[in-house]
Amino acid sequence: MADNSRFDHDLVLAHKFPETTFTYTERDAAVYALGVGACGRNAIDSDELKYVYHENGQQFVQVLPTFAAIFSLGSLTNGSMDLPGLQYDPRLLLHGQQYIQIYKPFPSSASLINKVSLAGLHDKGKAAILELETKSYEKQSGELLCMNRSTIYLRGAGGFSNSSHPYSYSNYPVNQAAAPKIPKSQPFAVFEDCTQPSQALLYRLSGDYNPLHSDPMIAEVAGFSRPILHGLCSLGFAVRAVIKCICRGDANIIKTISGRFLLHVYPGETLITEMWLEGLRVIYQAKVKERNRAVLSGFVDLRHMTPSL
Ligand SMILES: CCCCCCCCCCCCC/C=C/C(=O)SCCNC(=O)CCNC(=O)[C@H](O)C(C)(C)COP(=O)(O)OP(=O)(O)OC[C@H]1O[C@@H](n2cnc3c(N)ncnc32)[C@H](O)[C@@H]1OP(=O)(O)O
Repeated sequence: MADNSRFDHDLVLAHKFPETTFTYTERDAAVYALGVGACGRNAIDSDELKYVYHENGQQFVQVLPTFAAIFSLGSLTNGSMDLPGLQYDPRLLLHGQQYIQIYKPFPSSASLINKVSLAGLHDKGKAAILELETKSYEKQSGELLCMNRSTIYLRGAGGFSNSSHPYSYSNYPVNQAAAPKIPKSQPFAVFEDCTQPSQALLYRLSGDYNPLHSDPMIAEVAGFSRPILHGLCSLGFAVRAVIKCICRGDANIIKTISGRFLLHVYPGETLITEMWLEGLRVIYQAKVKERNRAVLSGFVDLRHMTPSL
């Protein structure tokens, strides 16, 4: 548990995050797409090649909707993992959940302004949960492109509540965080995809250089037998499965993405994504085939259904 004398929830809540700028190019979008497995099984798959290559030039490559999560990464830490009032061991940090709202398709390159705020802070006893919200605006037009809410699970940092009620603060509607109930029925679609042993080494080039994903010694301190995959990389695999099987390749119909990381994934493991349709909501669950364990679950909300479904 955290040293209560150094964990001050009022101080954490009062923190004002500085505005940051994030610029990406077509190359960043393509490296990201490869990092989440696009074209990993088939280099000429027309549903996926468009995220990596375009015959008329790189400025025409499309951008995967989960790339949104990359916009906020640098702005959350802004070069430092410290937050006044927050006491935790960064080696025990895990990504708990990601919630993304997309307002318009992303250009192949852009300069963005990120505005970060604290959306939640919870004492779970054995852990503290921190929720950070980032709104990303296109610098040139001032238009809001997307919103990310990242839930960070800080193992060993709980137990900071001053009263008998565990401390819990959040500033957004409950239904946005709720984990979906996985239906008992047969899934509408199932998609199997192998991550590569080098997957995390490739994915980290998109901006998450946490050594938990590359350094065997750090992974061991964190309680894993070897480096684990970034949660957002697994999310990228699962949402690619939804784009392929439900959106019929048209990622622009995705409005909202939500995912909860249930268990770590080791690079090289096979992900099986099961999908169920409930109106315009796709409920999904990803399992690791080798261990037959659910590792990720969530939902994807669509703007409209694909005509062929
Ligand atoms: C300037 C700011 C600095 C500080 C902030 C830094 C920001 C850093 C930004 C960068 C973030 C990205 C870093 C990326 C890291 C990774 O990618 S790590 C890899 C991906 N993640 C994982 O592999 C985690 C997989 N999940 C698990 O291992 C487990 O689910 C868990 C998270 C360890 C929790 O398991 P357990 O301890 O057994 O929890 P429970 O006992 O079941 O539940 C306790 C309560 O916690 C709630 N909860 C459980 N899991 C989650 C979750 N994934 N997300 C959110 N909340 C969770 C659960 O509901 C319980 O609450 P109550 O129901 O209220 O009791």
